[in-house]
Amino acid sequence: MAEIGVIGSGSWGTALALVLNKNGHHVTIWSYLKEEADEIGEKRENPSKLPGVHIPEEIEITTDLQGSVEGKDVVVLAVPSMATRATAKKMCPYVKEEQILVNVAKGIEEGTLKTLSEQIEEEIPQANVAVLSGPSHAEEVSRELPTTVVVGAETEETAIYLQKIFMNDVFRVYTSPDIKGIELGGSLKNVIALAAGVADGLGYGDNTKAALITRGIAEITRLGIKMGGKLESFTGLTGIGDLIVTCASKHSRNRKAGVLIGEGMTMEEAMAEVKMVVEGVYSAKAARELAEKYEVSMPIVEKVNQVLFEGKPAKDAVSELMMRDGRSEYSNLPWD
Ligand SMILES: NC(=O)C1=CN([C@@H]2O[C@H](COP(=O)(O)OP(=O)(O)OC[C@H]3O[C@@H](n4cnc5c(N)ncnc54)[C@H](O)[C@@H]3O)[C@@H](O)[C@H]2O)C=CC1
Ligand SMILES: O=C(CO)COP(=O)(O)O
Repeated sequence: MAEIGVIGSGSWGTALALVLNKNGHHVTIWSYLKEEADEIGEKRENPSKLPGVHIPEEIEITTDLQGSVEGKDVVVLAVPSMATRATAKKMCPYVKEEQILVNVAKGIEEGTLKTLSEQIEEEIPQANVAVLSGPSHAEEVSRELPTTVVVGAETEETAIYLQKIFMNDVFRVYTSPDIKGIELGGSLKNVIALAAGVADGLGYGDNTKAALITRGIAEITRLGIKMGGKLESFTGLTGIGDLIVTCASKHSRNRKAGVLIGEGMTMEEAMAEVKMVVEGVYSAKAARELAEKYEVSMPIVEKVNQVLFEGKPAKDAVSELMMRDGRSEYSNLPWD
C-alpha cells in the first residue's frame, strides 16, 4: 500500500483517487477551493463534476497542500493546465529529492511553449516527474468502465512502479519512455477536438469527423516528431486513441465547447456553458506558435485559432480547409 496525494479535486483528480483507493492505497485529495472540499467531505460526492459517484470515507479531502505532498510515495498533479506552474511552485518546499510526481493534466503553456512536465521540472527541480495520459474520461473511469492509459517516465523502474500503483482489472496501464510524445499528443488533441465539435455543431456528418480525426493526427504527428516525440506515441493510446475518444465522446468538454461554437456561440459563451475546464482553448495559441516555430503545416490548428480568437465564422473555416490547394495525402511518399 502506498501513501498518495492527489492535487486537484476536479473530475479527473477524483476519478483517479477512486482508482487508487480501489487498489488499496491511502489517498488524500487536495482541493484548491475550500467550498469544493467541504462539499465533497459532507456529501461524499462531487456533485458538479462527477454527479452520482460515491467517494468512499477512506479518501481524505483537504485544503492542506503540505499534508497532501510531504512524505507521500506518489503525488498526482491533476489541476487545470493554466494552474499547473503556480501549483507546482507552491508544492516545491514540501517535495523531497527524487519524490515521484505524476502529471495527469493536458496542456502547453502560452508564451513559453513548455509542456506541463517541463514546467513542473522548472518549479520543482528535485522531483522525479512522470506523466499519465490516454483515452480516459473521468465519468467512465469513476464508473469502472474498462480503460487503458500510458505512464511515461524517465526510467523504466519508475514507469513500472507507477504501472503497479495504478493498474487494476478495469484500468490497464502501459509504460513508455516517451514523455514528450505523450504530453504533446494529449494537449494537441484538445485543439482538434474543438474542430470536431464545431463540425458537429454545424450539422456535418461522420465523414467530416473522420477527416478531422485523420488529418488532425497527421498535424499532431508532424509537429510532435519535429519536437522530439516518437511516432509510436502518436499512433498509440496517447495520440490517435485519445483523439478518437475526445472527438467522439459525449463526455468531452472540448468537443462540447466546439459544438456550441458551431451552433453560433462565442468562445467565452461556450466555455461558460461547459463549466468544466476546456483545455483546447488554452492550448490552441500555443499549438499555432509551435507550428510557426517548427515550420510545420497545421491548417486545422490555424482555423481553430481564427474561429476562437479572430471572429472567423465556423462555416467559412471549414470551407477554407476544404478549398486549400490540392495535394498528396503524405508528401513524403514517392511515386516510384
Ligand atoms: N475530466 C477528464 O475526464 C480528464 C481530464 N484530464 C485533464 O485533467 C486536468 C483537470 O481536468 P478536470 O479534472 O476535468 O477539471 P474540472 O473542470 O473537473 O475541475 C477543475 C478543478 O480545478 C480546480 N481549480 C480551479 N482553479 C484552480 C487553480 N487556480 N489552482 C488549482 N486548482 C484549481 C477546481 O477546484 C476544480 O476542481 C485537465 O488538464 C484535463 O484536460 C485528463 C484526462 C481526463
Ligand atoms: O483528455 C481528456 C480525455 O482523455 C479530457 O478532455 P475532453 O473532456 O475534452 O475529452
